[in-house]
Amino acid sequence: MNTIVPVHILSGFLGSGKTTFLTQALDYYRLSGKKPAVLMNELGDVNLDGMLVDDEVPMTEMLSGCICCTIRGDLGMELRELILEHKPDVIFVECTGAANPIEILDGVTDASLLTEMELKSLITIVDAAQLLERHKKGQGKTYRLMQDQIRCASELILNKTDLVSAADLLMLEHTIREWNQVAPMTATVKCQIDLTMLDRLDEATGALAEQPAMEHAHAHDHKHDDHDHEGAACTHPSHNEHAHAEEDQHHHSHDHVMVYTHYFANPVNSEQFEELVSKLPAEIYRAKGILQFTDTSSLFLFQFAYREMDFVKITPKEQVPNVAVFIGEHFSKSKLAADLIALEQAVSVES
Ligand SMILES: Nc1nc2c(ncn2[C@@H]2O[C@H](COP(=O)(O)OP(=O)(O)OP(=O)(O)O)[C@@H](O)[C@H]2O)c(=O)[nH]1
Repeated sequence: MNTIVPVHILSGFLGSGKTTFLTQALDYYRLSGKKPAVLMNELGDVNLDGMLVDDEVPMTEMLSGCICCTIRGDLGMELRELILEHKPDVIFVECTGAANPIEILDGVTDASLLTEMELKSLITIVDAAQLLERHKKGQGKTYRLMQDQIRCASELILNKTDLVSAADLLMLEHTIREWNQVAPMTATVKCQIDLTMLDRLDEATGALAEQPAMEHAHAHDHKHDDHDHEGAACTHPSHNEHAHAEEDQHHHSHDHVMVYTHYFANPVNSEQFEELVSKLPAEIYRAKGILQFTDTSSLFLFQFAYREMDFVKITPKEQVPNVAVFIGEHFSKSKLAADLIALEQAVSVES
């Protein structure tokens, strides 16, 4: 008898903590004797988050685009191959932080027509500090994207609560509840949550699309469509009677997101690199990389999210590039490239 593979979509804005949650969830399944698999989507052309996933976990990468638009068509085939080749007990789809989850939800549910899989949850990780900042401004595409990600969720993890005050946390919880009244919500630091929630989700009968959270999200979005197309989460044709008329007005929520990938020709000095990162313009809100420095012997996985830097020592089994990916809105790629090249040159002048 064929078994139906549960699928969970991990959504959340860039740097909110999706990979932090994913690594804990993978460990949880493996400790329970189950085999999880991952489909990871990155905007850049290297999968840096994949470095944090254990080598034994089957993983498919969809790079250089966002599944919710450019490579959505491939999603079904990738999921099918993952299932046929590895026979996992559960699959996580980690979206790029810029993805519109409703479209990925459509992609996964379309794929379940081809292969025996069932979408069990859409878990949105909310970056408390980012949401607070965007909420204060109260507008902008990123704010609307965060709203969409929250509305569509069947589970909400309000993460990075260490970066906001207790009063702001209460306000955020209240605001999120206005957008999504049904998804269970847990406030966390580093996504530490009782992972038995995953058993509950896997065992629930019926696909996620039939659960109240999704009905709520759809109902809200159709109402919303009448007034403001740009902010609507649910503009995909299969959810919309006026598909063709609206297609032209469909703004992919991440049209404005820019990615710059820099492959270093030479290692750079760690302090100079940190200084450059600390002075990045506010428009660059996310960066990550694998870096070899002239003044350290280890390789580092570098993370930069909400202006916080983090360096984790790594020992990859395969050869990895010396690379950094920068993500933001309307920043000058050429200025950034020039600054990074200057760092490389500074080292070669010194030596
Ligand atoms: N201060 C703080 N930092 C956190 C928390 N959770 C995660 N981080 C850090 O935030 C950074 C980004 O976390 P990730 O888990 O990589 O975020 P992501 O959503 O996978 O990022 P993208 O794949 O770029 O969208 C890392 O440096 C984490 O260690 C938290 O609760 N508080």
